[in-house]
Amino acid sequence: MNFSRLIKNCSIPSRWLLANNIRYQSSSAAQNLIQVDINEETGVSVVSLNRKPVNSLSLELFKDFCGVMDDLEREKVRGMVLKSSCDNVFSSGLDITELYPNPSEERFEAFWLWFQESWLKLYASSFPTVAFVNGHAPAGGCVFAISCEYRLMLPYYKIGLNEAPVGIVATEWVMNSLRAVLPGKNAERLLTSGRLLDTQEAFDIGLIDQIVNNEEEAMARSEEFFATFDNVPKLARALTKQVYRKNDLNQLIKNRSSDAKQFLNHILRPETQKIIGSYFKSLKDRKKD
Ligand SMILES: CCCCC/C=C\C/C=C\CC/C=C/CC(=O)SCCNC(=O)CCNC(=O)[C@H](O)C(C)(C)COP(=O)(O)OP(=O)(O)OC[C@H]1O[C@@H](n2cnc3c(N)ncnc32)[C@H](O)[C@@H]1OP(=O)(O)O
Repeated sequence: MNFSRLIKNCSIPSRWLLANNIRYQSSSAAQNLIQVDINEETGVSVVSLNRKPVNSLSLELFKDFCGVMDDLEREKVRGMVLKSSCDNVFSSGLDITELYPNPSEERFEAFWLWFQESWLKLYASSFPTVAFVNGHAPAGGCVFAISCEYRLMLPYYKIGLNEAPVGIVATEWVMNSLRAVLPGKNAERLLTSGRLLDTQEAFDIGLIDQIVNNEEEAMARSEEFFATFDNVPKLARALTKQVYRKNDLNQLIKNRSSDAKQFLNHILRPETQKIIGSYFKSLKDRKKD
């Protein structure tokens, strides 16, 4: 992967992104884990997460997402709307089968590095980004949403970072992305309680920007958001965003391999495996009730 393309013409040196020297290789073209639809008239790209049934985030999905982000940077799209093509779920977060039972070190490290990479590409994208949260967005699903610049959400779904209740501490770059969206005390409360908020609650505290009732409305609101930048030179907009987000980006860029190692150690601890295992079992059992 050519990381220097990631932050084009930007003041964040691309050498920082080369730290792990990982390469993009489309892993799953046949599975079509990400669908991309570019509207030639408006220049807006609609990117749909498409890993049925609940868009759990796997290594292959992260790799494909990074490839798509590279393509959109190359195409110089006017804006991106990120949504789901699964019914009722935006994304159910990290694929728990990547974490349990006892993943191999090699697979987990690759998984985590591509998760980081996806976040870096989304958080630092030169084009404006909207998350259309058209379903539940717990944990890693919420991370995707808060990494975009603007959030629209359908009613009656849940969003939040529910790591703490299952004994897990969200990593610092995730906390930083939340802090960038919510005023400090609300961000801390959301993280420490691990509560999933319904759409109205999420709107009331500012986690999402607008509630929309259907996809048509979401596309119209996205268009309005993108139009606010029509008279701003693209490069100035991109650099302003990237410099504004630079501290958050640097926190991860400087610590990528230690962040991966730290989470590998955490995930492989027998206590953590036990917690994740019983959480996963409870998810499966819920269906039987
Ligand atoms: C828990 C360990 C976390 C370890 C994290 C480590 C570090 C944290 C650091 C950084 C922060 C960012 C990372 C966050 C961590 C995560 O994202 S972990 C994943 C957390 N996700 C959840 O808690 C959501 C779990 N899912 C649900 O609540 C529901 O599935 C849903 C999304 C609300 C949808 O409900 P619905 O009724 O429509 O569907 P089902 O529940 O029947 O699910 C269908 C099918 O899919 C399986 N499944 C659901 N979610 C996941 C998942 N995340 N990974 C793998 N598989 C999943 C579910 O078990 C069903 O399977 P089936 O019974 O075999 O059909």
